[in-house]
Amino acid sequence: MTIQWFPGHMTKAKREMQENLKLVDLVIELRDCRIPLSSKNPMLDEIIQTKPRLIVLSKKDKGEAEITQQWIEKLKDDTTLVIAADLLHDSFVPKLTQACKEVMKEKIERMIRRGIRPRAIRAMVVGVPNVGKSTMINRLAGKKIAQTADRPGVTRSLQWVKLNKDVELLDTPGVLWPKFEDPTVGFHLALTGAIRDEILPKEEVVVYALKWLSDNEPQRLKERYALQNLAADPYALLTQIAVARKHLNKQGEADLTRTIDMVINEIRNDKLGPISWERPA
Ligand SMILES: Nc1nc2c(ncn2[C@@H]2O[C@H](COP(=O)(O)OP(=O)(O)OP(=O)(O)O)[C@@H](O)[C@H]2O)c(=O)[nH]1
Repeated sequence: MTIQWFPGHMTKAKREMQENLKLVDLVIELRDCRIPLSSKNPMLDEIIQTKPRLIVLSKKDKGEAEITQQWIEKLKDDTTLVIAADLLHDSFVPKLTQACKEVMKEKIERMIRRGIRPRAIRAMVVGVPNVGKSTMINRLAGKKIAQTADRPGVTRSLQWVKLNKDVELLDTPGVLWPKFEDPTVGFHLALTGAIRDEILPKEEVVVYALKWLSDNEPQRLKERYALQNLAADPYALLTQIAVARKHLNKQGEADLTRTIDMVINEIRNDKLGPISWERPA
């Protein structure tokens, strides 16, 4: 499997992000709640270093509530707070404001002790493509403003989205590519629609998904495709699904290409229910 990671592109994105980081007190890192490990950029820690961080697990509506809650507990530490949100529907200004203040609590108290009146907390949103950065900024701004930062040659003056007197967000999110030398990371990104279909063979993605579902959520597969038993071999299982859905060619043989497309679309559109592909150990 050959996957490009565009090192040149990353260097530029990293440099721009480092410039913007100087302007903010806090980083809001978005990760997909279904794949909080695979949707983490491995360079981010190095880039933001000790800057306080709030992790927002996005697409809460598409993940399993219990697992997301477990991730919230698992990922938080002394300097990092974690919250989850359905960025399309939740009205999360109060929750986000509260979380930002909580992360910055010590610094704010220190300023007050020194007699400095704290100004609004300035934050920037960062995350891998498709994780919900623009959606979040646009919802918080109440209008469409966020553009992705990865377009070459687009230089804009920076603007701040004022949430309230306590928090302001930089209107330009920081985009960092996921790194997927580990094939599982690539499969997770593909199953959640985070990378284009051309990047990984759909067949490999579906084989991975069927094996994972057979091991972890067999009942969902049985119910969705009206199967009594699940074949152990993923291709035999695909054939079972093809037959159940009457995906047959003129010779009456299973049309696996059609079935592969159907399964991947059904997974992405939550037809098998919300699925958290990564679960805390
Ligand atoms: N169901 C659901 N969909 C979401 C949520 N947040 C974002 N989306 C959808 O995810 C897709 C990607 O969202 P964007 O806001 O464009 O993501 P981005 O991180 O700005 O992506 P890039 O511009 O590629 O960097 C869009 O179709 C959104 O509608 C969420 O919380 N729940």
